[in-house]
Amino acid sequence: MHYVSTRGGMAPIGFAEAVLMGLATDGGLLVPERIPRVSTETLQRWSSLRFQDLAFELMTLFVDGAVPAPDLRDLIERSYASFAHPEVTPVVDVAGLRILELFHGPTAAFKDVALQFLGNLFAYLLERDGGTLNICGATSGDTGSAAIYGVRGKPRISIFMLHPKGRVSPIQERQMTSVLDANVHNIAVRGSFDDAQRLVKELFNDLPFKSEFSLGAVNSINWARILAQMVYYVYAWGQVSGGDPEHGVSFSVPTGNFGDVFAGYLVKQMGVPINRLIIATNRNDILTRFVNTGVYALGEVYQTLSPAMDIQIASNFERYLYFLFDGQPERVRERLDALRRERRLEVDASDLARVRHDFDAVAVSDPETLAQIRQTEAVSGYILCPHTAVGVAAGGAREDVICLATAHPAKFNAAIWQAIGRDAPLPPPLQGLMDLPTRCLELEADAATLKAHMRDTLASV
Ligand SMILES: Cc1ncc(COP(=O)(O)O)c(C=O)c1O
Ligand SMILES: N[C@@H](CCOP(=O)(O)O)C(=O)O
Repeated sequence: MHYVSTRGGMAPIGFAEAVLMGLATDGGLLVPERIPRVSTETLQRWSSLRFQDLAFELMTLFVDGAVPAPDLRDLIERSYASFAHPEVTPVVDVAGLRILELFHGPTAAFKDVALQFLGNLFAYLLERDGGTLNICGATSGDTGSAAIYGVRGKPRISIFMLHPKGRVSPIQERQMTSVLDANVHNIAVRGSFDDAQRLVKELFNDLPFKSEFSLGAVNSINWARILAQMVYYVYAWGQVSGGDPEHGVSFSVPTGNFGDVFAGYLVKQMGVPINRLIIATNRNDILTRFVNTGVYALGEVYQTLSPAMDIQIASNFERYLYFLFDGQPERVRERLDALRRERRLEVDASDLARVRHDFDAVAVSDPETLAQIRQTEAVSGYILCPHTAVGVAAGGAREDVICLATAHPAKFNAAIWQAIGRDAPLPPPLQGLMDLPTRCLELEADAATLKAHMRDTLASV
């Protein structure tokens, strides 16, 4: 299996190179050259596998020998050993509503599913093939702590993690800034998540800088993130359907950077019986407007009660355009040029029909989010995190739906308090964080300043 750029300006590369490269050298995103279809028999067999064994089988199709099978198995087993639930990502019944709990990892958010694996994969590849990696990432709260946890203290790796100052929850901030390992560097950027993400892309697009400092990516621009996230869609389908190929399910997915729901889209393309993928957004509804009108138009970023989704520029949308346009990079480039020039891009009626063949989209306001948390708690005692509540409000009424629970509610207790007048109890990974010492630097949202900081920091170690 080879990987190509969505913008077509690169020769195909293998899995290991794609993982270490992060962003393609032409500024595009790396995608597999084809999506393998799986047979009904394979799906039936997969449906009874434990999570780790399913991960091995699914990933093998895309890793394609770049990591020998015993090593891949070992990486997977070690990555999910830190999860608190034996099923890793269980599907639970909440008063008739199916919830796919993705928050049993060490930082209590769905990012752990991919980032504990990616941290171990980076360490494995660097140890095997030599070299060092300086990770540069942007976070609206959850990617940061999961990535930091995944690589803290690991030899050959440093991490520079940018979060928008004052726009992540207090616990999320502490989860990152209380990690004092010498290879962890937290930066609070004066601006929004989009500013932080733009800075990261600017650094990756400065190819001499990228190569001099061996930059690595932990955001969902890294293909391995998407790959690891594909596993739980198949696992959840298997749990609910018992492997019956006639038993289709839909997924409601709280969406910001389009990474999570894009993983679901790929799984659907592989032949897993998925009826609808519901894109659930908060007031930052650029993706919902796209599905409903065919126009992807940038606006301003609003702060909401589901802050991890306060995003305008959904980085994986480019990967989706590539597949929507049947792998024609010139069409992707043409639309991205329009987006740069006019702050909007549009797809034609036939493409929009294809979008709607796979996706529904619903935007959920803060009052609706609070009402959903309140209502679910009232009927079941179960507390939804505000992002999960957006997904439940958007898709929970469908009979075939599985709602993705993307974070533990205690990460967002200000919103939980507003909804139900009490906090969600802190699970073990979140206890005691507010008493720990912290380290974090504040910087302007400026690429030159960030580069200088990385240069100085790396020169001093
Ligand atoms: C809790 C939570 N829910 C949902 C999302 C949105 O996921 P994605 O950016 O992959 O669409 C995020 C951030 O990515 C998140 O942290
Ligand atoms: N919501 C995310 C934003 C970054 O998204 P990613 O999936 O591209 O890493 C976060 O929690 O940081």
